[in-house]
Amino acid sequence: MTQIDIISGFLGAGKTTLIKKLLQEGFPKEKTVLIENEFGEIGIDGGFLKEAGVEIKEMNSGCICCSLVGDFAEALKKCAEQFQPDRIIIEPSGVGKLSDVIGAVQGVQAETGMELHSFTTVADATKCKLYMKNFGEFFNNQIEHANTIVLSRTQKLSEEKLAECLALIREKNPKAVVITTPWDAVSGAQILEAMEQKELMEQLMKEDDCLPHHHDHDEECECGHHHDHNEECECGHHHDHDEECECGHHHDHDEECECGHHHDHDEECECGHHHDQDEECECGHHHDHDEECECGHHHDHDEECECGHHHHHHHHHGHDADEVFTSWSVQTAHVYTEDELRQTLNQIAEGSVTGTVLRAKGIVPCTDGTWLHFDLVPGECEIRRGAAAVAGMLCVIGSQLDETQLAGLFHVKG
Ligand SMILES: Nc1nc2c(ncn2[C@@H]2O[C@H](COP(=O)(O)OP(=O)(O)OP(=O)(O)O)[C@@H](O)[C@H]2O)c(=O)[nH]1
Repeated sequence: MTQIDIISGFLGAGKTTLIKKLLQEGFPKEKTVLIENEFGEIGIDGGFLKEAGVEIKEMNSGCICCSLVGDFAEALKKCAEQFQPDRIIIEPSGVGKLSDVIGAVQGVQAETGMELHSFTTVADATKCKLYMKNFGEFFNNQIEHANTIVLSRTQKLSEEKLAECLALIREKNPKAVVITTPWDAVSGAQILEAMEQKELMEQLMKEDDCLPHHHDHDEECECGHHHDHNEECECGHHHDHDEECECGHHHDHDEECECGHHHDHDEECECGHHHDQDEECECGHHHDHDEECECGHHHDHDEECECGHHHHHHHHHGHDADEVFTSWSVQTAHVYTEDELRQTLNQIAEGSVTGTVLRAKGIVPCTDGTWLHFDLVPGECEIRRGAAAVAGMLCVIGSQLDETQLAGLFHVKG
């Protein structure tokens, strides 16, 4: 039976890099098809993976869980018939909600005879806090619904900062297996094993660190330790009986639900989240206390949200990616010097353009006859020499972008 793995993650997290690693070191002998759903209209990653001999199906004219849902089922079926793969990897757009993608796959599982095998989220450890704060509706959803979370760029963080990031992740998802080792130090096979052996990993984590443990002030913890309410725990943390622990969990002296979330004493929704009766939930959704739509989500029936967007009743919770993010994708005939391109990217990476640039990537011709491939996330950019593309192309994704300014910076005419 073909198995389906979803590899999600925010813009520039490292999804494609992880997929490459898994293909080379995790399941090199399996027949794999990759379905990519990019937010920008131009598929730029495809080329790299085609070199690795993988069949790629790009679905870039919408979102697989919304406008492409019918096409998505069709694409899955076609893949199965045409290639009879062992595995289909789905790489949703960086601003896709993992819960929606899981829902879309589950919806077509029966008719395609495939099995949803794992749902992994790649998260940039250096930007967790920033993304949770500014783009939590999308970022948190990807964290909350993953069964494995692979942190990227952990080699750039101090032990303290990594612990801080882990705590933020644990607060959103206490159950997932979280991989914190820099990718150079682990093989794709090890990552795959973690993605597939959740129970074993959970067991190991219980033995090894205190993060997933609940510390009541008077009971034996399920980890087998006793945590008094006034002493330093042997894990090195102090666990007061009424505060948020620095591990990101709230350790109340009264209760913790077995789902791992903390629920205030008034209500619990069947979806497993806690919803105060009138607030925006920290999951980014707004949950009114009166109705629930048959899709299982709650939707206000016709109001303008405070954020200024109108949320239609028929639609799934919160915002669509295209209400929050914009993408500017162009083909260009401009031939760049490496210095010129670096200068443009540095200006963008340092935030000196209008709006927020979250991601830029492209393949453009260079004056020396080679081709330049570039990748940019906030604060970081990389230029490599690589294969020629059929045309120069570039894509910038962010919010409130000034396209005229971007066109000027990239020397794109018209
Ligand atoms: N140093 C370092 N760089 C990384 C790591 N993971 C990803 N990168 C770099 O980050 C950039 C983005 O990586 P991708 O794998 O393309 O990210 P993505 O999640 O597929 O990005 P989208 O195209 O936005 O969906 C590339 O330049 C990678 O080389 C990591 O763990 N360490």
